[in-house]
Amino acid sequence: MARIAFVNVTKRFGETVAVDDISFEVADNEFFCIFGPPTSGKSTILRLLLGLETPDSGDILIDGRSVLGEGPARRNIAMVFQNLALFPHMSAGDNVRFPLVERKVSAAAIAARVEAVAAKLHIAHILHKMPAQLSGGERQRVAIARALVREPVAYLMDDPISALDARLREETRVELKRIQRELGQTLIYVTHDQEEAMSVADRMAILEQGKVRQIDRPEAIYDRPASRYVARLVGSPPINLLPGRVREGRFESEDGRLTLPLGRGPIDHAAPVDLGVRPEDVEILAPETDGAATAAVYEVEPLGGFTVVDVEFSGQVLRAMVRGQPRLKPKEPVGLTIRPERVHLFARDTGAALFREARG
Ligand SMILES: Nc1ncnc2c1ncn2[C@@H]1O[C@H](COP(=O)(O)OP(=O)(O)OP(=O)(O)O)[C@@H](O)[C@H]1O
Repeated sequence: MARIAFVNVTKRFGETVAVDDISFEVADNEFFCIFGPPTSGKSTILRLLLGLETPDSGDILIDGRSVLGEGPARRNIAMVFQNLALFPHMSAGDNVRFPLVERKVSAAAIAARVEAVAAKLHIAHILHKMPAQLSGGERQRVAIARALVREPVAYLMDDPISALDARLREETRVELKRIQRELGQTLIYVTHDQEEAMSVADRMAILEQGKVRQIDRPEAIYDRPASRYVARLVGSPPINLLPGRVREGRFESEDGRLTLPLGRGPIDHAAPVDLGVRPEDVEILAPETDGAATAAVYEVEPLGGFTVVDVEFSGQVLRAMVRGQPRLKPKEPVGLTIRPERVHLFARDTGAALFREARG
C-alpha cells in the first residue's frame, strides 16, 4: 500500500520532452488512470516510477519519501504486463510462483504466499491448469496474482487489455475494477481508451504532450472539462463544437442562426468562442417546433437503445444522441435545440474553459 507523488518531474530524450514538469498525487488504494493520446508520455511516467528511467529534474515520492536514489528492486512496484501475458509453458501456479522463485525465496515461504494471493483472487482451484486452459478472466486474475505475490507497494498496468476484442475488454475492465476494490491496493493504470479510463478510474490524469491538463474524478472531468482539449478527449460520440461569440449573456453562432441564453451571469468575453455541446444535450424535435432551429438530418446511426442522429446545421454536422429509435431519414428537416444549462464555452484562441460550474 502506498501513496505516490510526482513533484515537477521532467524527462527528456534528446529534443523530445516526454514528461514536462508533471505533478500529481495518487492516494493509498486508489485506482488512478493516466489517459492521453499516443506519445503523450504515459509509458514514460510508469518507467520513471518503476525506476527504469531517471528524471532530469523533479522528485518522485512513495509514502512521502524520495525514491530517486533507489533502483527498481528496492522500490518494489509491480508491473502487470501488456495483455496480462502469462508464460504459456508454465501452469498458472508456476506463473504465480515465478517472481518468488526468481528471488530465491524459500519453498515454504513461497507456498504460504501463493496460497494467500490465490485465496484473495479466488484462483486456488485453477492453479494446476495451463494458461491455454483458462478463460480470459481467469488469466487476468493469474497475471495479477503474479504481480502481487511479492507484496509490492503498488502495481502498474500499461494498456493491459488493449489487444482484447471489444466485448471481452468491457467484461475485463469491470472485473479489474472489482478486483482492485477487493484487494485495496494502489493501482496506476495507463490507457489510451477514454471509455476504459472513465469506467474504471477513481480519478484520472489527462495528458497532452507530456503535460498534465486535468486531474479529477471521471464524472467531474466529463461535466467540467478545463479546456476544449480535455472536452474532446472524453465522451463518445465526442462533444460538438460550434464557433460563435458571446453577446449580452447569449451565445450566438457564427452565422447567427442559433442563439442561446447562457444564464450564468454576465460572461464577459469579447473574443471568439467555441460552444461545446455533448450529443446527449442536443434535442431533435419535430420540424418547425416553437423555439427550435431548423436543421436537416445528415445520417442516422441506430445503436439499439440509443440512436446517433447527425444533423446539418450552420454549415457543419452536429451529433445528437437520442433515446430509442426515431424514424428519421437523411435530408429530412428537423427542429433542433440545445440544453443551455449543459453547454460549455471555450476561448477560441487558448481553448480554456470560460465557466466550469456544475451542470444542471
Ligand atoms: N527511450 C526513449 N528514447 C527516445 N525517445 C523516447 C524514449 N521513450 C519515449 N520516448 C519519446 O517520448 C515521448 C513519450 O513517449 P511515451 O512512450 O511515454 O508515450 P505514450 O503516451 O506511452 O505513448 P503510446 O500511447 O504510443 O504508448 C514520445 O515522443 C517517445 O517517442
